[in-house]
Amino acid sequence: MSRLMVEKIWDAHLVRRADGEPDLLYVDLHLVHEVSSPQAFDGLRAAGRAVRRPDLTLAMEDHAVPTTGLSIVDPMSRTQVEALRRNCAEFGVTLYQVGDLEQGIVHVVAPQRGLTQPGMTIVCGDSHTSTHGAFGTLAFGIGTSEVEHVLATQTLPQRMPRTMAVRVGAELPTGVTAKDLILSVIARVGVNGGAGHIVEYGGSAVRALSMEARMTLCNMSIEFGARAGMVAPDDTTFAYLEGRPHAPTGAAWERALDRWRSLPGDAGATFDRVVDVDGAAVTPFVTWGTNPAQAVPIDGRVPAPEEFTDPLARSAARQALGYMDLRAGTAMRDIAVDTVFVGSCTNGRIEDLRAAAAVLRGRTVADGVTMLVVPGSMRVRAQAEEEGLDTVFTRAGAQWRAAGCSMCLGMNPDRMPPGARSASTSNRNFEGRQGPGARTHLVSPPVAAATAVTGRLTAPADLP
Ligand SMILES: CC(C)[C@H](C(=O)O)[C@@H](O)C(=O)O
Ligand code: SF4
Repeated sequence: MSRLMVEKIWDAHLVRRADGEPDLLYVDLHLVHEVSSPQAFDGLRAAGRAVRRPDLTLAMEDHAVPTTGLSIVDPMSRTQVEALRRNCAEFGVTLYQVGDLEQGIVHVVAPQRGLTQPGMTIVCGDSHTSTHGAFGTLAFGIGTSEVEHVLATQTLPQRMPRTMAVRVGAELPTGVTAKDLILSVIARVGVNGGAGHIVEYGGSAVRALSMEARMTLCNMSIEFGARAGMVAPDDTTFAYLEGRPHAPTGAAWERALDRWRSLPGDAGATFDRVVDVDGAAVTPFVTWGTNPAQAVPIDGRVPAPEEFTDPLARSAARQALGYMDLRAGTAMRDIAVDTVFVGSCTNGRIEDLRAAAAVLRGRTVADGVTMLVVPGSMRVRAQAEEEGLDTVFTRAGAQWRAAGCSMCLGMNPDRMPPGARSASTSNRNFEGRQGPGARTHLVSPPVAAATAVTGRLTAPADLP
């Protein structure tokens, strides 16, 4: 029978199947961070259990850590990070701590180290685990009680979601990024457009994307409700992986390649739903509202609530305009920001920093604008410094920080004050996401950099 890629991976990880019950799947890699793990370890301790496979478990400090130094002042953050340190020591789990060269956002570190490989199952108590799907990996976020289950058994009960294909034909125009593509897809299908589905991205425009861009795409699958996002592995995937610290070598590499080449879905295997996108028609996209689907091309204007026929969308738009303090009909390019954030597991990889630096080189950040550039991992930071990108940023007047989730969410000192407005390369523009009362416009790294230069939402092509 012809199978989709996700079905092949699912079948290969099946531990137990029984009528009327979810399947029990084996987990190849379990990533852990300070926010969603404390109760899971507590549960384990209370039950007198060990971590079943500490060698397949990797922990990271990312959400709560400061990006300006080692000491954690906020008591809540400190408690979370100290609990993780104690738990990892007690249960024998490797932990990358703030200050280590290996530390960073889990979804940036694992791919970069070659830990994320095609055909694997990866879980983490974090919704953006979908990022790893870029490698042809079945990767999804789980809740804290599931974290405990995986710690104890290295397995997870799961029901097979429905399947959805997002096929992007042609190629993205020059200067248009995977971030623009995914924002345009979410705007089209809506925040629940992928609910209950595992999405596979394909088509010529996706095949042409780098691994980093594919990660950006898969990262935001969760923002339209999908359980996971995937891209079939190909030569781009293999070239990215080859030589990374955890990638197989020698004969094992050849065997892995054979296995990985058999992963893409069979001809004749069908998806429950297919969305076709014309890659050539995608333009830089920016959000105006408080969910990622409330987005328009940067050439567009803030819509009026009356433009939405669906009553729920209309009231959501009205509420969003209020929170965002925007007037319908305002050109997106006329929206002034005071903060620019380049970073996060969506856009904190080396290519993202290069793209932002390319726009900023020889230019300066506008007066009154604070720009933070936060590498997704300490290795990304080191590489950027080797390439001199840090100098481009600091000369332009931006702040060059250490790795972490930072301003992607208000769980650490990188918080915006109430009423402040950002252009942000992160993935969520929810009310209060970057600090209580703070307003977020989601953008790509090049748009973030161009916006920093003018102080208004700007595409690089607009700059003189
Ligand atoms: C804190 C964590 C559980 C959360 C998530 O699940 O995604 C965070 O990473 C986020 O991006 O909102
Ligand atoms: S960078 Fe943002 S989206 Fe990614 S894991 Fe951290 S908080 Fe979540």
